[in-house]
Amino acid sequence: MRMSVIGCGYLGAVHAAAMASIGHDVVGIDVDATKIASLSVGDAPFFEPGLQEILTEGIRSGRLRFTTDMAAAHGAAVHFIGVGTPQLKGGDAADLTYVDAAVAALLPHLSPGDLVAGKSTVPVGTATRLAPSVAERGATLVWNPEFLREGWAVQDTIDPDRLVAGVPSADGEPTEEGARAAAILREVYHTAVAKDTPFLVTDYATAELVKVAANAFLATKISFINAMAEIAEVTGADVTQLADAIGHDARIGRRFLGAGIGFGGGCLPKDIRAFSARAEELGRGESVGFLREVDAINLRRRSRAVELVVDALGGTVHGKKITVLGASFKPHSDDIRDSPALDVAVRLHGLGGDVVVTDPAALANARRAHPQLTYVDERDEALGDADAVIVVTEWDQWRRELDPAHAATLVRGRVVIDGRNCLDAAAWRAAGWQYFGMGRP
Ligand SMILES: NC(=O)C1=CN([C@@H]2O[C@H](COP(=O)(O)OP(=O)(O)OC[C@H]3O[C@@H](n4cnc5c(N)ncnc54)[C@H](O)[C@@H]3O)[C@@H](O)[C@H]2O)C=CC1
Ligand SMILES: O=C(O)[C@H]1O[C@H](OP(=O)(O)OP(=O)(O)OC[C@H]2O[C@@H](n3ccc(=O)[nH]c3=O)[C@H](O)[C@@H]2O)[C@H](O)[C@@H](O)[C@@H]1O
Repeated sequence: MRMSVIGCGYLGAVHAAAMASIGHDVVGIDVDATKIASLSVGDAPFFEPGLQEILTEGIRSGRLRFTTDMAAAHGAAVHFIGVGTPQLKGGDAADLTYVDAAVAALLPHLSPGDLVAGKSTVPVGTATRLAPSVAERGATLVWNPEFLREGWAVQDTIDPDRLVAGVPSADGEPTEEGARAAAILREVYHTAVAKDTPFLVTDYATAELVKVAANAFLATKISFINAMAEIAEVTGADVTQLADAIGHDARIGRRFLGAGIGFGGGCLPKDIRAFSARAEELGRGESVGFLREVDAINLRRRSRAVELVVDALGGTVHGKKITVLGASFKPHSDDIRDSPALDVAVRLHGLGGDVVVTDPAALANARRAHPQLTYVDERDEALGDADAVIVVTEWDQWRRELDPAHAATLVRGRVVIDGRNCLDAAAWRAAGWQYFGMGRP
């Protein structure tokens, strides 16, 4: 099937290449000429395991191409909207200018019978607002939210846990137009449908809310365990063992109970704030009031990590060398959007620390965003003469591959703050380190 993907960032580039990899004929369209130039020659403009391979194969096969020209969308049967919905500057709501601009630019190139499939995360009510302009062109709007995780984006796109299609509906049932739209989406995702992946057809509002509810729940789960870490810190408990113990309850589950410096990235932080703002617009602010606490708990973890470093160094970091292990917001990504790792690094630098950052993938992005910090590519060089080391992104290069005895030969002070509770505390202590976890004794 011929399709266009409007917006080729972290979501759209993967979506375009993945759709080509399952046999569709795809044109990726973006206003960012630099990004398009890179994608067009098969160079992934960001770090995402597996993307390079499917990008290269898509272009080689002729099924995948990229352009800045929106007219190239003409003739596609399905048009995916994957543009950004960042937090509004100075507010909490989602900035929909990119979505509105992308839809407006696409309209002249739609043909009757086309599908426009929104994938961006939007406030509930957006699809209902956009549908009439799409319908005027004889096309149908659906909302098809995306649940991929960065670092796992290719597999999550090709083999998702579930597919959700918000289609034109009346009295809780798809209209004839809605049923037709759902059938087309089943064809789009034919490989997942063939594997009996749950395919939920619903109305616009439910589809939009499913997405924000999923992210709100994930963020809440993380802040819950971080709240337990705050209690553990004053009771001598071990929050990682607590997470193991409650995680054995199938109703709770161990995943996303990782206490540490908390969540960041281009989505969870903005999505809980946008959800709160939208709920307040709807007069239901109190229904999701707890999300303000989720946000507050999350941000307190970053401050706590900085405090741990300052305390471990006797009350000041002034003139002390601090090696920061990690810059991306999570491993297997070069994304530094609202990265807790970089937030902590910048704060330590602001307190007078001589901060050296290393990361396997995100240094170029970090250097552009925070030129005031020092960046070193090689891990052991970054560790040289450190007075303290803080782990802020749990890359395997230190989580699994850094031997504490070896690290001890490189540093000036054997002080490690484990901002992701990912190190073996006993092993590091046995190697002579002062080990400080976050909610661990
Ligand atoms: N990054 C992720 O893991 C996921 C993101 N999402 C959602 O997907 C949306 C996109 O997120 P990302 O890909 O991370 O953002 P991004 O910022 O990496 O990519 C957005 C792209 O849209 C392009 N763009 C903006 N206006 C445009 C226009 N009028 N026409 C064509 N292209 C335009 C930008 O140049 C940029 O390349 C957001 O709503 C996000 O919440 C949803 C699930 C996963
Ligand atoms: O809407 C989105 O963009 C996506 O947001 C998240 O995916 P992502 O942001 O890529 O990364 P996660 O794996 O969810 O991690 C988010 C943040 O939470 C942190 N985290 C995660 C797990 C945990 O136990 N503790 C914890 O602090 C990570 O370090 C990271 O900073 C959701 O997991 C995806 O389903 C969703 O599609």
